[in-house]
Amino acid sequence: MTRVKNIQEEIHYEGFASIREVTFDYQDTQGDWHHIKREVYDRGNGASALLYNRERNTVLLTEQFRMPSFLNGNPSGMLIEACAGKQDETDPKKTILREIEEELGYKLPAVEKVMEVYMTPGGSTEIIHLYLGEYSDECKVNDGGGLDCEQEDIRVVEYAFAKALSLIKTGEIKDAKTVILLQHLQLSGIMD
Ligand SMILES: Nc1nc2c(ncn2[C@@H]2O[C@H](COP(=O)(O)OP(=O)(O)O[C@H]3O[C@H](CO)[C@@H](O)[C@H](O)[C@@H]3O)[C@@H](O)[C@H]2O)c(=O)[nH]1
Ligand SMILES: [Mg+2]
Repeated sequence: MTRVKNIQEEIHYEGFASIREVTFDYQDTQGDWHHIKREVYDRGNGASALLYNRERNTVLLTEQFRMPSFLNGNPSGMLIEACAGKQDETDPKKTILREIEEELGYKLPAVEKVMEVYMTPGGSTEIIHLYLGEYSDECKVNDGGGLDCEQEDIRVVEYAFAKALSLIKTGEIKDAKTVILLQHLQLSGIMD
């Protein structure tokens, strides 16, 4: 039996993303009902992939300006991130293969799904689908960097895997999906 009823949504803003005010009745674990109001940020879902090369013991990441991080304590606004994109297709695997080509310049034959995560479940609807993919020079098709028409200014950066892990400790990598993927790759033993 559902513990949520009488859901009413009011769109407060609709643009690239939307903000809805959602009111609903919620039954708590004691069985009591409460009338609750929540603001929900919706920019769709996303997909992200960490590319690794076992021979060179490297990973391929991006560096780009992220305004929200600049507004909240990141002096340069630059973030080191795994390749990622907004899910425009229904299949998140299609999204990530396209983003890998646009942002990193590699056409991969396959990626492996590792998990999906809600990044900010208290405020945002977004699920990000996470993948690992193996890259090699043979898969390189362009220089990456993202789409000019979307004003993307993305630098492709290759790090020794150990160096990338050390950047989590120093705080130079602090994007959640990237931390999860790097630690997942370490735990998987693929790079051992
Ligand atoms: N017009 C407009 N464009 C925007 C806005 N916000 C972002 N964009 C543009 O929309 C494009 C989105 O690029 P993607 O590569 O598809 O997405 P992303 O920004 O990398 O997002 C990925 O990472 C995010 C952060 O971890 C994730 O939140 C997201 O789901 C996705 O995985 C970029 O060109 C960006 O400049 C906006 O408010 N207005
Ligand atoms: Mg992106």
